[in-house]
Amino acid sequence: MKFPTHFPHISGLMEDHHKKMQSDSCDPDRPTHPGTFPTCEAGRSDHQPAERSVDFPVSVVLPAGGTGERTGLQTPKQFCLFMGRPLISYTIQAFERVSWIQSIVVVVAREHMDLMTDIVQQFQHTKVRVVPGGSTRHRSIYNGVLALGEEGRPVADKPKVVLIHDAVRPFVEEDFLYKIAMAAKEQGAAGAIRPLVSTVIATTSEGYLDHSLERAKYRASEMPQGFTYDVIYQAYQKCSESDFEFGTECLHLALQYCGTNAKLIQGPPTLWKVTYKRDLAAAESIIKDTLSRSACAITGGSAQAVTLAGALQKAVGALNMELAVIPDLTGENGWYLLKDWNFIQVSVNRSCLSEVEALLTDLEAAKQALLHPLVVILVLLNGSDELSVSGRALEPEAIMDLASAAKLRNILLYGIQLHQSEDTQRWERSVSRVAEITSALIRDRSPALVGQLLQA
Ligand SMILES: Nc1ccn([C@@H]2O[C@H](COP(=O)(O)OP(=O)(O)OP(=O)(O)O)[C@@H](O)[C@H]2O)c(=O)n1
Ligand SMILES: O=P(O)(O)OC[C@@H](O)[C@@H](O)[C@@H](O)CO
Repeated sequence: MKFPTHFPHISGLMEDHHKKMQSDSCDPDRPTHPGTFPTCEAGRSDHQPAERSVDFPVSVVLPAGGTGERTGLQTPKQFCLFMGRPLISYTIQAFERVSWIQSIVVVVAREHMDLMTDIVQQFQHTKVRVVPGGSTRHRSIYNGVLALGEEGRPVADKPKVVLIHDAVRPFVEEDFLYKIAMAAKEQGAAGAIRPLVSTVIATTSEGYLDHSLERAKYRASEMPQGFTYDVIYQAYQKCSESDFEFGTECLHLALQYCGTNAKLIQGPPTLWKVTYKRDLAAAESIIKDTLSRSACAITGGSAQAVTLAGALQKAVGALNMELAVIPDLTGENGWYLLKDWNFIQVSVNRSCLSEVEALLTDLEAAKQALLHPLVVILVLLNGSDELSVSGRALEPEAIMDLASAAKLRNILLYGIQLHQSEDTQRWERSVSRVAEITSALIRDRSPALVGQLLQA
């Protein structure tokens, strides 16, 4: 398995990676169940679960030192890009937004230390320390545990509980982390489990069935897992070379070497691990689904714009998207800049882009585009009367130029144009087309269509 020993700066990696992804023809079929997993909202502040209070220090070890051979790709799966951002950054975000987690140790292969440091800087991750991994997952996790208890670090750094979570399991929610952390504090160890999907069988050396396990008696061991620091540290101190080389279960080490019987807690289906190429497509679909559940329409307060936005709200509602309708982003409405990932600027008989330019400036100041590409859609309603129709039409080049500049700031700007009609059916068809185009643009977030003025 060969891949560059030194990655160019993350932006260069993104370009290289995109080329590799094309060459790997990694555009697999879209998964059959996009968005069926209840997932944590990708960082949406209004969906932050109720604040939990944890009165003991908790740290996290994210093993990310593998090569992802089973994906068949050159790029290790934890560094595969989803809308321009590596998978590991999504996992880190899921932990760093939890207020009672004090520190996160990311364990990567030595040759990826620079890349991982770039990612931390590029996406302004906090609480993160990067340490070198080992030749196996257990060795990597142990390096992370040792880093947490490093001599010379302030005692306050040493956690009471360590959460261990594969870096390629990006969909983890605070509620479940809390359950694991509290159970680990009480019991010494705790782990996530899920029902088995397939039956487990034992085979003979000749490749025949030896016996089958009674599936109802067994569970799949997932992540996150939690341990008191002393238990996981002692377990690794005492375990064998064979454990380090071939083991896959930290809970087993706690039982075998510390006599600590882990509390098992059934977790949600979102805890699955990205392992194969198909899992990358499933993960991207879930992330896109999370980002496309709501939008905010800004009307400027004009009666025609409010009417159109109201009709649009109903039409996109039928497409499973919530649409908030506000006149502007001043006062309390400024909250939407930190809450949503999709914005629709409704303009009536306008030939200039001043409202869009103002929105782009507000979005850039809010810095939401750091973690996810934002979508801004200009919905331009042209009146049916002579004067407005004869008014100067919006120059296609104007929106294309603005969109090119916005794309550099990770904001995807699209345009949709429709014409006021006295004919009710014609008008309803137009609104329905605007809703369908809006939903598709928000869902797919395709860079290819930015700057286009689509006709509804
Ligand atoms: N020496 C290793 C091997 C694995 N891992 C990490 O352990 C997690 C779960 O392991 P797995 O899914 O097996 O990842 P890989 O070993 O990369 O996958 P593969 O076996 O397909 O190469 C991953 O986040 C992986 O990066 C690690 O930190 N150090
Ligand atoms: O074996 P892999 O390296 O693919 O993945 C690690 C998994 O075994 C591990 O994450 C859970 O089963 C819980 O221990």
